[in-house]
Amino acid sequence: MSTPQLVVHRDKELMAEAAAARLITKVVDAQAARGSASVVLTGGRNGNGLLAALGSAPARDAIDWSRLDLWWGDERFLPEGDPERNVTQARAALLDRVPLDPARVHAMPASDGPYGDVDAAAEAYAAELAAAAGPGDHGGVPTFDVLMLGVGPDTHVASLFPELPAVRETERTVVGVHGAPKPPPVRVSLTLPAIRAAKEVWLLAAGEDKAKAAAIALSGAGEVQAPAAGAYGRSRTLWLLDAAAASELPRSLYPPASA
Ligand SMILES: O=C1O[C@H](COP(=O)(O)O)[C@@H](O)[C@H](O)[C@H]1O
Repeated sequence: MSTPQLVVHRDKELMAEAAAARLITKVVDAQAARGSASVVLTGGRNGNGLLAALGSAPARDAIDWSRLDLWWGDERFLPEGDPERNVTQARAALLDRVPLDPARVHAMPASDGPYGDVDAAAEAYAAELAAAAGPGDHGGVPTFDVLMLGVGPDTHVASLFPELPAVRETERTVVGVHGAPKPPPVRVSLTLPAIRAAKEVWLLAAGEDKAKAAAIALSGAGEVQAPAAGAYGRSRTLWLLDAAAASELPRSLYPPASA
């Protein structure tokens, strides 16, 4: 487990631009070292903001887009192309405008796909992850260089909501989620064990409505009550916040440079 590090930016636009710049560096370094990079995308406003900023970043084409594997932390279980699907939003924000290898874009299954229900869809995604994992990888998933998570106002990350069974999962890497309090109620999500297999986990929180969630998750809450508290990476856990989302953090947590 890595101790969370915090970076607080002036506002959500700057946070998205800085996170995009940080992601470019990570991906370029991983591609230089291993030939490819693997990134897990998040849905939500902050995740899509980061993708849009990445699209406008001057250095965006330092990334070799054809050698980038993209996975998702969660998905709303809706028909292909539904505007509420995380992959649809990611395509609109950036993915349709960069030369990705379609075989490396690992979208989670849609509700009108080949799987009968969300649990079968989750199993299929777990199998896809397991097939991509090599002998040196951890926990039945490939090595994710960076796994990003938008933090919900209720402290949810991916589709792991407080107190629901999915956040208690200790064996499976992907689960079907039923009864999510945020629509739509049926979703597919990576579990905490899969998230914790990532090298780096970045939690994105911008906006006043994230302030309580950040304060709770970073103040020692349990992961069942505050799923964001259970999201950490093997070598790094980074909270990327804007000033509004950081406004309720205990002073002791506030990064020295921002104090
Ligand atoms: O529903 C979801 O919400 C969270 C957070 O979204 P936000 O709009 O409040 O930032 C997101 O992380 C998750 O991927 C998504 O499915």
